[in-house]
Amino acid sequence: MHDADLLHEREYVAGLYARLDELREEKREQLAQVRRAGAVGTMQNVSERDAFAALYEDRLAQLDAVDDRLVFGRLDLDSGEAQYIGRIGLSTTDLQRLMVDWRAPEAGHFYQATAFDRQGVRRRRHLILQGRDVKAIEDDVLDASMLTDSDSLQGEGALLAALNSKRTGRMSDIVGTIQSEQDRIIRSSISGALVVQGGPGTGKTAVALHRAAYLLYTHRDRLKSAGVLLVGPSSSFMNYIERVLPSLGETGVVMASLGRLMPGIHAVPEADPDVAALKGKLDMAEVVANAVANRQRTPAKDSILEVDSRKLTLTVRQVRRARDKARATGKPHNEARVTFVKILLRELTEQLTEIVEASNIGNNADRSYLAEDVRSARDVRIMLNLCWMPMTPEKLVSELFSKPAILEACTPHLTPEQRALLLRPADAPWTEADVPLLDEAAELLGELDPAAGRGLAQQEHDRARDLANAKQTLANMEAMGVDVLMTAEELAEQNQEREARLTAAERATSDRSWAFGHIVVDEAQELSPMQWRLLVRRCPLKSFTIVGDIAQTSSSAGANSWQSALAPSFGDRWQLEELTVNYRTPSQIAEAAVRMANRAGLVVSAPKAVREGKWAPIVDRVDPDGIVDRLVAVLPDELEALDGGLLAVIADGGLLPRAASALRGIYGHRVGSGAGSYSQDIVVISPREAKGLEFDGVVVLEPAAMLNHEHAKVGDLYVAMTRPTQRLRLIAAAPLPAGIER
Ligand SMILES: Nc1ncnc2c1ncn2[C@@H]1O[C@H](COP(=O)(O)OP(=O)(O)OP(=O)(O)O)[C@@H](O)[C@H]1O
Repeated sequence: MHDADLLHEREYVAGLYARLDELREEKREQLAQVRRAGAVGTMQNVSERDAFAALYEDRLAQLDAVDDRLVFGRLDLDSGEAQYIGRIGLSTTDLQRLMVDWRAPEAGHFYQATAFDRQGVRRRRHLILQGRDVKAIEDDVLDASMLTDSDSLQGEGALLAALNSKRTGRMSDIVGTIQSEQDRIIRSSISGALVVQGGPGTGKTAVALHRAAYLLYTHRDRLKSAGVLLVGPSSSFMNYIERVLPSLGETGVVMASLGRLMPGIHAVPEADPDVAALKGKLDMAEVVANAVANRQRTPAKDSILEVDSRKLTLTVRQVRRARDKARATGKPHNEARVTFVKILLRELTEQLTEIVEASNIGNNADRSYLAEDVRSARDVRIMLNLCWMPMTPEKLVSELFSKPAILEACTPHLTPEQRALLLRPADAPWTEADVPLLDEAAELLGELDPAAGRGLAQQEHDRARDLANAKQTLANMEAMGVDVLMTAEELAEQNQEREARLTAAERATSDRSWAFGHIVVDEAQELSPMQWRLLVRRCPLKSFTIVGDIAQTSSSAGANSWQSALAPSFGDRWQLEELTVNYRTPSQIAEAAVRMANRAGLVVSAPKAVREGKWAPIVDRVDPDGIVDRLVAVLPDELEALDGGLLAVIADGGLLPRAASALRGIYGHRVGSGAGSYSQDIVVISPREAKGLEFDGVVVLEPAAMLNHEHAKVGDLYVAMTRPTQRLRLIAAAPLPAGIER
């Protein structure tokens, strides 16, 4: 490395940080100004200032979030220009560009240019930062004429340095080292459904997150108001990835695990795989529809209803006709009920009017008074509810699974054994497999109070109002002498964006009918057909990024092929891209996992590992009751080899709690579950929980058990074996599954 070059880069990078600090200071000052102005003023101004302050706070948070590795690349172009690539765009006060946002089209060359296809790039330089200082530079010289004798690659490449670094229990971004096959996917078109298939460790999650950031940057107009939803398999996975988008300068993505897709419901995993499989099937949509129809009943015989001590008759025929008319409106159950009730109330009022007029010959009865009598009569209310009960999704689904008679009536296609699987107490907690059924029910039931339904027109109206408010805010702030340094349009635009972003996030948790502009689904192979149905409802444009690995499916309701998983929702309108390089697992370990999977009959895509790794998988054979003892015995060695890295013990069934309690007895609070954290460097988890996560070292307990139990999927052991970035150890009492050892 040339000292002069390094010195130059240090100076330049120091200048970038100085500019970042300046911008921060500017925002801080604006915020202080707004707050000072807040000491006086009317109520309306106070709320305007709050909105303003929140806007500056957001900007500040964004500028803070990009501090770490602010800049990571430089391109030297044929034009002689040098272009720095970083997390955000930066310019001087007189608008000279200092750094290009990695998502800008011209930054694409940083990831795509090769010696064969230079794209106008003579040299690509990686800047490796430590804190705010440039620790090293690494050049790819693409134009041979730039090579000099002293040019050579020094030190570890930026990519290998990133891959060899210790895991922290939280995923970090890869923006400085995105590889060209990944970049192509990140930058591909927003329209339609894009499926990204790739073996373990190929960067699918990383690509999905960077794509979300890229789409928000590139299609801000389209996405700012609708928002982007990112769906992952579990809350521990969501914790694992939660820091990546903010570090890319994006906070506008709504993240939800599969159990959190229905507002107000916090679902637990479905414990029984057979139940999950049954509830995930598409014919459950029919079952929910049956359950709704089941609440639109016709009485067996005509009924006598007492209204004001007069007797009215409600005939079966009347109920049936009103029901048919209400159904013909095509509205959801609760909204169509309005029609049903209106028809019958009118007919009953007519009947009552006739009776009253017959007994008061010559006098016209007061109709409005009679209508109220009918409406409020107890008999009438009970009867109307019996025939067409207003329903919440929770009540409908809860009764469907807790009342044997309803379940039987709604599931003519199921066997008694299958029904027995579905039956559960009314107070059982909601499970992830229930969520799509609740959503289906909500769709068919509609708003309980139809007036509360806010249509698209209302949303548009609200947005226009917010925009006008933002403009007014600006005018008022300026009138108060606050120096806002923005045009009215810019401010209005940004306030609206912030509003919209908050709205999208808030709506996602409070309004089921919110339509997102794009949805990114990770570990998508786990989704059941019913879960797909729900997600497509959340994005009617069907603009999706779907990432996963069919070979890693472990859910009994999950997919065996993308074709079969996607056909019901997308037909053949989806495009497949593949990732082919494994960045996580060293080849010695990855190859053992692939051999095992192949010998067990699982077809896996076997990506090429970029590193060989220091250690081959280690196998310990023990007596049947010696597994946990051996784990305890070898753990100090493992921890020492990992030198402060993160270790996962992956086990299934009864071994899991035994291992956890043995290790807690020795290591106390260092032992955690889920993704792990800075304070917990040992985690004990099941293969399902390990999905999508990674650790420096992994110890798998009794690998054969992950293949042999009733609901085992080869994918489980395959997932477990492909989690480590450095070391894999297997402790086995039963014979080792074929292929692990050569
Ligand atoms: N271009 C890259 N530069 C640096 N690190 C990378 C790159 N691509 C992937 N990685 C790293 O490789 C590891 C695996 O990535 P990721 O978790 O996205 O893979 P995945 O395909 O989702 O894996 P799995 O299917 O096993 O969950 C992560 O640590 C990620 O940061």
